[in-house]
Amino acid sequence: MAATTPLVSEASRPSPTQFSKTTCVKKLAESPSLTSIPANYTFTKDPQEDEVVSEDPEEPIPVIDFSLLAYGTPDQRSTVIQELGRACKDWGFFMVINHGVPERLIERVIEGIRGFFDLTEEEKREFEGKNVLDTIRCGTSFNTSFDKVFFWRDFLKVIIQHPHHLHFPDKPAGFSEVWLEYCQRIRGVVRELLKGISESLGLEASYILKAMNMESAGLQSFVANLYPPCPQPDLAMGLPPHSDHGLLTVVTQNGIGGLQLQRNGKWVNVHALPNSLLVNTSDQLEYKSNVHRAVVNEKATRISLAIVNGPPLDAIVGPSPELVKKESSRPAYIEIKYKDYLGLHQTNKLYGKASLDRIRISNDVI
Ligand SMILES: O=C(O)CCC(=O)C(=O)O
Ligand SMILES: [Fe+2]
Repeated sequence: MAATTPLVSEASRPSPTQFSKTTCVKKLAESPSLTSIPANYTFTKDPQEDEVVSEDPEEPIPVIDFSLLAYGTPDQRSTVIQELGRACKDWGFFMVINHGVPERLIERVIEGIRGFFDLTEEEKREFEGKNVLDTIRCGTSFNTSFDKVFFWRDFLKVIIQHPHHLHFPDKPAGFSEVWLEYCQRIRGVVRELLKGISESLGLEASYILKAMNMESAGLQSFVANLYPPCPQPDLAMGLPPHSDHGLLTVVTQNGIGGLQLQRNGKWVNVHALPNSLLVNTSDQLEYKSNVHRAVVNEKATRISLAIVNGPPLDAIVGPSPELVKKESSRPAYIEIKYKDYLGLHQTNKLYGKASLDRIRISNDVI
């Protein structure tokens, strides 16, 4: 498979002129004369949303001790499963500690990402990708073919499909193996978490993995984000409020904060515990898929890496019949192939649960 083999048809490709206008925000931020942001980066915050940033949330963000989930006694495991269920239900977010992914590996992964964004414009052009679902694609903002306001963010996205299509950019040299090893480690952690989450729902441990055909396959989207220092951070946005596609997204960063979670009408700053993995529950799990955003700052470049973990592209995802029956409720969403949802998510406006709303079954229809 070629490095940029598209997952969708030629027909949905934007015209090439839509890309030639794209400016990388890193280059813009490096310009010594930049004291204010260009008008097309001014992000108007939704007045309906409570803009209060809670420095001291009433409750701490849940922390899951992975070692107790994977290797603990039956009692320890069952306690962690309860904590996991509560975290998914109340927050849709938790921090994972003692996950076994070496700190040095995470540092190398981030070093490679920094190296990628430091490539020349000419070198990066090879990976520019034209289609939102190209397997390797770098760019700026979210989807410059329709973003009216640009986000203060450059990105590299790599879609890998286990077990066969596992290709990363070959630049900077030597990092594709590091990135792949990291993705494989994260996949292992995610599988254990999904087993725990299945059990927290009163289902057998392998339920989600089996229902999603994830026993030997699965997709990961490697989303590296670079947020350069911004002269007017309050006017710009790194990534607007959104939920992710997939089941669980695992985020790490270069020690600089910026991720915020929406909770009870407030934004909560995520202060990551040292060497923790930050985990969002996403749309295909919809335990409570979490709405989050990335804000920018004036001083330091922030790098984050989000690994989206989803089922294989051809998996059909819909409400679990067992859970619908158990809760004596009605399905709230239509069934949809993951590939189609991924296309919808990447070509829709990135805002709140806009993509999930497109597959929600309205009460009038039932
Ligand atoms: O930069 C972050 O912390 C969040 C990134 C994110 O939400 C995403 O890539 O979907
Ligand atoms: Fe996200």
